[in-house]
Amino acid sequence: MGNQSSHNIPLERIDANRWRIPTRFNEAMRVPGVVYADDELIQQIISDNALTQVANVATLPGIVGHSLGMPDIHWGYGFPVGGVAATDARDGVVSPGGIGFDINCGVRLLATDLLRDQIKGSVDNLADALFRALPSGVGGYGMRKLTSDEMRQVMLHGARWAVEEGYGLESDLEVTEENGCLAGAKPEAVSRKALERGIGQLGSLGSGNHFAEVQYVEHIYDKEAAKALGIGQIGQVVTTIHCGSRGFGHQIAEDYIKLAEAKQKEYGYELPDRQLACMPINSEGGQAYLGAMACAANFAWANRQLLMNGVREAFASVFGRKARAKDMPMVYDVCHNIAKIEEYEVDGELRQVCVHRKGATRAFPKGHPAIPEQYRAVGQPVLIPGDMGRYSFVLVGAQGSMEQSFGSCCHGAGRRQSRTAAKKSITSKELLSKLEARGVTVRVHSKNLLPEEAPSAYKDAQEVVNVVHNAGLAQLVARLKPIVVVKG
Ligand SMILES: Nc1nc2c(ncn2[C@@H]2O[C@H](COP(=O)(O)O)[C@@H](O)[C@H]2O)c(=O)[nH]1
Ligand SMILES: [Mn+2]
Ligand SMILES: [Mn+2]
Repeated sequence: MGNQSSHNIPLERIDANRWRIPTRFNEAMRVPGVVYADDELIQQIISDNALTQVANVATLPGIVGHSLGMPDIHWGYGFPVGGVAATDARDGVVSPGGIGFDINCGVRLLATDLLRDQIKGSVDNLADALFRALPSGVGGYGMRKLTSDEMRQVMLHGARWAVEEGYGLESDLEVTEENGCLAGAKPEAVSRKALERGIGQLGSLGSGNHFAEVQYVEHIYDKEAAKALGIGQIGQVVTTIHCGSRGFGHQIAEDYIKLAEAKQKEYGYELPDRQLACMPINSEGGQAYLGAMACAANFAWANRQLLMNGVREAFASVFGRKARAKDMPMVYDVCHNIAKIEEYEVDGELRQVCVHRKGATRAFPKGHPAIPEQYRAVGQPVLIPGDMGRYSFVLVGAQGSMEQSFGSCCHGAGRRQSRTAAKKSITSKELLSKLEARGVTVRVHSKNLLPEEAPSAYKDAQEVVNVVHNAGLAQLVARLKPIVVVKG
């Protein structure tokens, strides 16, 4: 296996949206792989070689069920981006590469009471105000430089710390996954280097794929759910924020990947790819990683809380009114790079598992106790950015996710071109004029990175969300179109 081409993998068709990689492909696979894709997407996935990574993940000690690939899957570090794997919480492993470098990268959606026509004359002002309000760029500083004690509070309390400091409202926490704070944070498991990288970056977007985007509701698939989520009006203006834990989470990932690599021999693991390096969940290293990962997850939630406050202030400055929650209520915040201990039925038995979601979104169905009460009758909001030119989507989790995919679904459109290929295919200038022609106003910090983010570099998000909808993992609620994109 290792890094061999996906073309050699014997794929078995399960149905119109699912494909199986049987364990006979390689005797080291402990469970089969299952990949979600239609006929079109599976061809893109095969040519990307990500299927090999789905098979590699299936060799992890303690993996249960299936090694899963969502339709937005593409090549990643060890695990594919768009991959989901659950390991037994008692005797399985946690793999830092299975969470990714941007721990708790995630998406937050805010509604407004404005309609597209009402902001037409103010789009440039709004774009400028947002660009000023949201610090961006590789390694850039954030809105708030923390003291060491404040950094500790952020690691322990996440978005709650930010709300208590005046960035947003208590009600924002109710509509944040885990209420914006993952339990089990261990600041003592975080390196000095990670602290140094994070302490000046709270309240910053970062670069490249991270963005804030003003959009409008262009199509509604499910009126009842859209209404419950507060996005029930065609033409309604909303804003999406996509970013994560910045250099802080990146350093934590680096530190623990290094530790895991150094310990593979000691644990007696022989994995097909060194990037899968992992540690028993119930080992000193595994527990330290999960504690440090929670610190990064909490930093990311505080980060998006500050950024959202900046978005509310920017709207208020342009539209001349107070940024009250009534005017810009938060819809939801989901993470898509994380490991969580959750309970599922596996082979007829209820088991605690460590769900690795790497470029995958939690998608709990209606009635689940982890969903905020106001959404419990419709399901957990699932926020799927597409690309900066075409569209993005809002879905709600569906029952199939509990039965098939450890409560998970896709996280975006997913790349169809590598960054290098995307850079070769279009210039920044060409891209900006194409976006302008489509009516999308762009403000960008790192212009040279823009071609990597061209819509043509991503799969068609409509095809991706159709697959998860048709497979029963989540249900389509609304389609959003971009008006203003602020890119890092
Ligand atoms: N609406 C927009 N979507 C975008 C943009 N840039 C990227 N994307 C989508 O986000 C997902 C998630 O990215 P990841 O880096 O966390 O894997 C990605 O797959 C794209 O579909 C944008 O500017 N606007
Ligand atoms: Mn990210
Ligand atoms: Mn992300």
